[in-house]
Amino acid sequence: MTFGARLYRTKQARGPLCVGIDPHASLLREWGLDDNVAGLEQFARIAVEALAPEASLIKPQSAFFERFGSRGIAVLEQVCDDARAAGAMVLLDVKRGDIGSTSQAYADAYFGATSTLAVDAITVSPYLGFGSIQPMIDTALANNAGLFVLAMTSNPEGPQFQMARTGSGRTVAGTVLDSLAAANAGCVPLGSLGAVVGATLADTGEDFAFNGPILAPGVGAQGGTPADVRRIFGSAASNVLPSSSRDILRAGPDVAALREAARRVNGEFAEALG
Ligand SMILES: O=c1ccn([C@@H]2O[C@H](COP(=O)(O)O)[C@@H](O)[C@H]2O)c(=O)[nH]1
Repeated sequence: MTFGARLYRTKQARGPLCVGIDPHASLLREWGLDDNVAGLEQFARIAVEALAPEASLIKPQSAFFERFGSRGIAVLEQVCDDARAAGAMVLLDVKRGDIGSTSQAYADAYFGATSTLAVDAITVSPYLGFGSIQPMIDTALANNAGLFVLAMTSNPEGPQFQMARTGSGRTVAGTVLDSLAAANAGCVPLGSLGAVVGATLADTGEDFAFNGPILAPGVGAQGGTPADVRRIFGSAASNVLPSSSRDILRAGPDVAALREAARRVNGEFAEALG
């Protein structure tokens, strides 16, 4: 089954929430853990135990694991395996993007038959040109995996580039959405190529009907609310996966409290997005 179809089905069963696993040094301290590999391992184990049976998508942020070198990557591999075993789909937030030949190596790292870090999807940057991510698109689709392509990010610096106008008058981000619409055309119930669009944005004037999933980071700690997501995405709101990391993780390290926080946010968004 394609990534888009699996995500559609999982979202119907579990609700729209994506929970980020971002082991910030400050969160490790708040959880009473040391900022070292043992602390990282304990944090990750508790987060996965609490959240992976609950959320549709688990989104580990690679940077917080890379911080600890190869031993951190080993913990990340375990997170991905354990979260998938608990029924969640795993989106690795690594924001990959490079020239085409290097993009192929990234694709092999996450979707290849011999990958030790196999995931359901990764985040990618199209800002070396949309065509540069084609090897990642081809390899993801061939392996029933997916991509979430940065379009309009949640950080305040994003619009300077992403909302700039091209020669045709279209925004740069709008051209990303157009390329996704072309690639997802005809896919039922949903294409496997998603977009990243922040839940923090002012009105964009964009149409998000590109027949793919929309990851909306920026919920909670960055200020995005269910009302914002409804306002930003309009009739495409049913394809949105709101993503929250710190706001939910702050409920830890108690497993029941973490799970309850995720349930509450999931319920709020399910009600708002329909
Ligand atoms: O536009 C984007 C793309 C990715 N992110 C990532 O999502 C989480 C947000 O964490 P919070 O604690 O919920 O703020 C983090 O890993 C970012 O790198 C994003 O925020 N915006």
